[in-house]
Amino acid sequence: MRYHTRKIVKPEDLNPNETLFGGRLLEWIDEEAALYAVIQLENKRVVTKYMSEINFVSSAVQGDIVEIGMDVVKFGNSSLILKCEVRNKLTRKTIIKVENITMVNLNAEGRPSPHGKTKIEYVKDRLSQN
Ligand SMILES: CC(=O)SCCNC(=O)CCNC(=O)[C@H](O)C(C)(C)COP(=O)(O)OP(=O)(O)OC[C@H]1O[C@@H](n2cnc3c(N)ncnc32)[C@H](O)[C@@H]1OP(=O)(O)O
Repeated sequence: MRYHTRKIVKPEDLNPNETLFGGRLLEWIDEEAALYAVIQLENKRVVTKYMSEINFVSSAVQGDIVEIGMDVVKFGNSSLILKCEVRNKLTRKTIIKVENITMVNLNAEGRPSPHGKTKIEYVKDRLSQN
């Protein structure tokens, strides 16, 4: 799993228990999954179709630095199935795991469309091929 984005937990990210609000964490995960899928599929028209059971393993508090990891579970026909782990950057303690985030590649009409991808690609390799 590669950890791409880091976030610092700010006062506005806290719930009444003064730990990281679950909804904020899910927002960060959804954005990260969308970014990951847009880059992998080379298409901005990608939407979240499905997110599996989420498991809040531990919490984070104000000032914690968290990092968001993504990995590919499967390249489907129009779908890209991802899994995600968010952990504390400094202690490596897991905060949340999501085993299946299904993103769907759309065409200009907003319908599912084959993306033609079969493996993870890196932007630097794409650029060196030009
Ligand atoms: C980044 C964001 O937050 S986006 C905003 C939130 N998301 C949305 O608004 C999406 C709203 N949903 C939709 O527009 C539609 O459901 C669509 C276009 C995504 C999919 O439409 P469907 O008619 O279900 O498409 P279809 O049945 O052809 O399936 C498309 C793919 O999704 C997969 N899929 C469909 N339903 C599910 C499901 N419940 N769980 C997991 N995968 C699913 C299919 O297996 C298929 O994958 P494949 O092509 O790799 O085999």
